Order: sequence, then C-alpha cells, then structure tokens
Amino acid sequence: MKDNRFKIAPSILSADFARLGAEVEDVIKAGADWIHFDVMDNHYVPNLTFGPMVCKAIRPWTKAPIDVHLMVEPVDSLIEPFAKAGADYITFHPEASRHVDRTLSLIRENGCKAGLVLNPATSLDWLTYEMDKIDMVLLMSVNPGFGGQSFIPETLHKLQECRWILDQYEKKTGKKILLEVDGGVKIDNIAEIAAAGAEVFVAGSAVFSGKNYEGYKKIINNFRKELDGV
Ligand SMILES: O=C(CO)[C@@H](O)[C@H](O)COP(=O)(O)O
Ligand SMILES: [Fe+2]
Repeated sequence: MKDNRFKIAPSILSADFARLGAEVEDVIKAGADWIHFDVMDNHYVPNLTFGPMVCKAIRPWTKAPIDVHLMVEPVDSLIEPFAKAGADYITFHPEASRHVDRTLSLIRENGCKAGLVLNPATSLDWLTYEMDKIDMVLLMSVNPGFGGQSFIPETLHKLQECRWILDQYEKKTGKKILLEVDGGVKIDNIAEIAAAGAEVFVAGSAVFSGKNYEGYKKIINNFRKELDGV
C-alpha cells in the first residue's frame, strides 16, 4: 500500500536519455510519486545534463510533480524558464546564489515551491532566517554532480537535526516543510533514512537499475515495503 507520508522521486539522471518521455511515464506508472530532474552546468558541479527545454519536453508525459534540482551558478536566470517549462518544485544550493532570499522569492513569484539544497558539509544554519520562504529542504547525502555514489553515513545525524528544526517550526506556525534526501538511497538503507526523518527519497541508480517498467515496479514496491516498516 502507498504510504502518503513518503514520496519516492526517481532521478532521471540514470534513465535512458534516448527515451526520456517513456521512462518518465514508466517510473510513475510503476508507483513513483515525483520525477527528480538534476540540472548540472559544468560550473557549479563538474558535470553537464539538461535544461528547461528538456523539462518542457517531458512535462506532457506525466501529471506527477517535477522536482527540479538546480546545480547551477548563477541560479536566478533559470527560474522563470523552468517555471514556464512546468517545474513544480525548484531547489538550489545557497552557495550558488549571491542573494538567497531573493532567489527563494523569485521561485515563489513564478508559482513554484521553493527549496534549499544543503551539501554534506553545508550547515543547517542556512535555514534559520528563511523558513517562511521554504517549502522543502533537500539534504545531499553525496557530493553533487554524479549519480551512483555511496550514501554518506553522517547524513543520518543531519537528517535528525533537520527533522527536529522542521517539527519545531511546524508546531509554532502550522506550516509543513518537506524534508528530502538525495544520493545513494538504496533498498538496504531507505528504512533507516526514513527513520532519521526524511520524507522524500530521490533514487536514481537504484530505481533505473530495474531496466524496464516491470523492474522499476519491483524496486519501487520493495522501497515501499521497507518504508511500511518505519
Ligand atoms: O543530485 C544528484 C547528484 O548530484 C542526485 O539526484 C543523483 O542523481 C542521485 O543518484 P543516485 O545516488 O540515486 O544514483
Ligand atoms: Fe538531485
């Protein structure tokens, strides 16, 4: 059974780029909740992927939220193009924006949900004065730039700390901020990552190792079984 507390967001970084639309359709039909869209610019991170035109191209293939993870510097000039291309969530790394508060406002003014992405060595302090403008926090559990890396175990403690901060804020204001984790999420660690407080799980290599719709379904079902026990 699908537990609404938890969202599974396959990163299409590990999909077959030659048939991206069909891949998006297949993982969502296979039970995933969101599509995670990794944008890399060969400047903020040492890799290069895709931009708003590719987001626009996959948009008609699903109604599921598209979660755009910007690993680009500068950030602001890409926000309106991604909003127009159909992004639902736009997240960015605070180190990559000269005016973080302005960037968060820009994302919201463009009708999208806004999130900050914190690298393994980046402090949770970035959240302190921006909670009102944040819809989601994304904690990187690998250094950004590549799929297929191993989960950094220290992230578990950081997730617990962040969970506490978000829960306190929700108690005080009634506003729910989602906690997402990205990098090295696998069948053998998803349960402890959930227990540490994550609610949205990005998984690229793990899901797409399934190779086709049937394979994706098996892997996503196994993720759900693990999450059911949390
Ligand atoms: O943002 C990134 C990497 O920078 C991620 O979204 C990866 O694409 C996740 O891939 P896996 O670790 O699940 O293979
Ligand atoms: Fe990502």
